[in-house]
Amino acid sequence: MAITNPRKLKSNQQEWFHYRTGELHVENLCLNDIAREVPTPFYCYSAEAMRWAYSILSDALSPIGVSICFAVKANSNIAVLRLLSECGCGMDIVSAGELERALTAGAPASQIIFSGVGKTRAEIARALEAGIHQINVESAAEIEVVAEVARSLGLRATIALRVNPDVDAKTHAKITTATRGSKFGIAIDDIPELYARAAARPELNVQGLAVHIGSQVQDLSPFRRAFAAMAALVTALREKGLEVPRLDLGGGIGIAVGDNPGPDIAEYAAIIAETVGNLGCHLTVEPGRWLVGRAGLLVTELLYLKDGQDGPIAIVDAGMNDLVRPALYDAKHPALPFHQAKGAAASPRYRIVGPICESSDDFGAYEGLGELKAGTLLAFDCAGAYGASMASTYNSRDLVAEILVDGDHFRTIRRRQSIREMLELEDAGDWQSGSAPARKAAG
Ligand SMILES: Cc1ncc(COP(=O)(O)O)c(C=O)c1O
Ligand SMILES: N[C@@H](CCCC[NH3+])C(=O)O
Repeated sequence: MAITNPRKLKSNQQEWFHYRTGELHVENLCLNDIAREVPTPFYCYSAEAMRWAYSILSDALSPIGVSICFAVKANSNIAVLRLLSECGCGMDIVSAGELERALTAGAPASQIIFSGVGKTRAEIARALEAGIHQINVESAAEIEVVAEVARSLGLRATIALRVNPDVDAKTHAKITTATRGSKFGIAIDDIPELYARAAARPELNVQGLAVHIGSQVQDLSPFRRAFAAMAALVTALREKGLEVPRLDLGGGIGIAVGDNPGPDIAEYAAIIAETVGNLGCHLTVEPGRWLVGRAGLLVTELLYLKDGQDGPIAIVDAGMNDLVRPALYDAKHPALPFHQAKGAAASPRYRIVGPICESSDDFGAYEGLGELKAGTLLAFDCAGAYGASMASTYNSRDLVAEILVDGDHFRTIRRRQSIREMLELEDAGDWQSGSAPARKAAG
């Protein structure tokens, strides 16, 4: 069976986000009831959708011995991290801040991988002291720094080298990470020499290789090419007498959005088994979007309608500071009306835009939403990944609340610092004396 849509219950095919008597529901709750309690805009997540996505991936990958580490950057909310950690999921972090979040959420340090191209000495030290599973190192210079920091702490750093295999993930250029010239990873041809050098250092425990080709990958063939290249590299390293016990295959598996059916998880698992399944390596993947992307909505209210050159423009209260993906990657997040309207298909084509003073604050053109008017509530779909975690306070707007629905209940899982609170902090800094060199006395 093709498994493409992490939003159906196994038993009764009910969707997590669905219409009941014409009204949009999240699990067992009507979104209208939530919106009466929580001011818009807000993110709304389904706990069951996240648990379900984890179970689908884990059911497909654990029989072939693959561990899962959630890419925290996709959704760093502590409640979300705790939920996934309770499912047995490890964490893939890219900063000391994400490390603190993962540990606070209860993730064991032994299940944490540290990725990222620009780790600071302080971040590396914190990760080593916490005793995390592995640091994925991305350059020759970083190998040196990790070794120095480990020596200074009297510790041995467990590392993997991140490989750039020069494979095009066939996704948006801005989320492609493994083509030649990318800032990520170490060119595959440079790996054998660097691996041997690193393995000879007493401060380093070199455990293997990592790769991550890009994000929202729909066509699975780039994964096959990248993983096959990794298998050949593992074999070549072993032929030189080097040990390669671990292989981290990165994240990137895409989700279904709109009419696009999304990749098939069973096929993804088969590609892993066929390419790297027989190497005897401990395998890990680092999905972010697949675990949470379809589990979240961004709820917004229509503020104003105005006539545009190509039809009506609907101005909503959510903007690119809340959900930057349309502005950054031309991403289209389907819009779900709170009320299913009769004859909606014949309704006008609206361009939906946010309130931010940027022309790129534009969610795109939408059809079939019914007649919109001021006060209409809508939800942007597939906003659980890289939504709240990429939000900013641009235009001095508060960061919006995040709500988690679990069955019949919901709770606010992040009501973030308001602009008023930030103002108090910003205003509190004292002047310090500088250390400018003293001027020579004249004469
Ligand atoms: C190193 C690494 N691992 C994992 C991920 C997660 O990617 P995705 O959310 O597409 O699964 C990313 C982000 O692209 C990444 O840079
Ligand atoms: N932020 C991107 C994904 C890139 C993830 C980090 N490498 C998105 O929203 O699609």
